[in-house]
Amino acid sequence: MTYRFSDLVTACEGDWRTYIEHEFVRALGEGALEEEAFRHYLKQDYLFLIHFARAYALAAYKSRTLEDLRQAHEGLKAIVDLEMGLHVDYCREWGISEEDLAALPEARATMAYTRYVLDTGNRGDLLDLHVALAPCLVGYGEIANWLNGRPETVRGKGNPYDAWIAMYESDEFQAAMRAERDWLDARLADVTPARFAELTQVFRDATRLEIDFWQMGLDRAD
Ligand SMILES: Cc1ncc(C[n+]2csc(CCO)c2C)c(N)n1
Repeated sequence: MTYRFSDLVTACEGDWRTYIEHEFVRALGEGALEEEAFRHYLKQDYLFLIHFARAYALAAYKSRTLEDLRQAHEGLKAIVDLEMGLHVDYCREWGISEEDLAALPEARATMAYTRYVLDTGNRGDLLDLHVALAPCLVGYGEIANWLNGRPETVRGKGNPYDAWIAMYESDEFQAAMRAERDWLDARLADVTPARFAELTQVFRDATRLEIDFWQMGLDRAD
């Protein structure tokens, strides 16, 4: 028996669909999401991204090969040098200043998710860490594709969240998502059933924490 990334999704199908098709996602696609819910999400996502960069640094530390070390380094550079800047610019367009971001209190859902990922990587190996990151890396690409396949989704000027969808449907992002899936397919191919069961638990936990992150936005929870 060899495993692949899609087996993780199949093992957690209910939670995965709840994450991908969450009410926050549907409303965003329809252009009907409350703006304050989106702002709350964007602000917490700034904190999320900072911890996500730390997870790439942990991936570097956990690497056994130069290839894995380079991959982690590229991820860390992309987020610190590029994506954080883009996120700050995007927040400004939504009326959130850099000072607002610097002073943000961290919501419990942000704390739970990010620290779970870091703890999973600390406790386990590079594969555990990548599986904990997979709902984030693969999920957002799948969300953009799911939204584009829905007749209710509004694209273009009629949807204030159009740029958000555009970012995750982009060729660049979709290629990064495929690269992550390929990496996971290669590493999962030779795990034992007992190891696969452990990794399924990690994947399910991280997927459920993504669900909580959407819900935090909807509820403006702190
Ligand atoms: C809660 C939450 N989950 C996933 C993402 C998506 N995401 C964050 S970093 C990254 C990879 C960039 O190198 C991706 C796809 C998000 N923004 N917020």
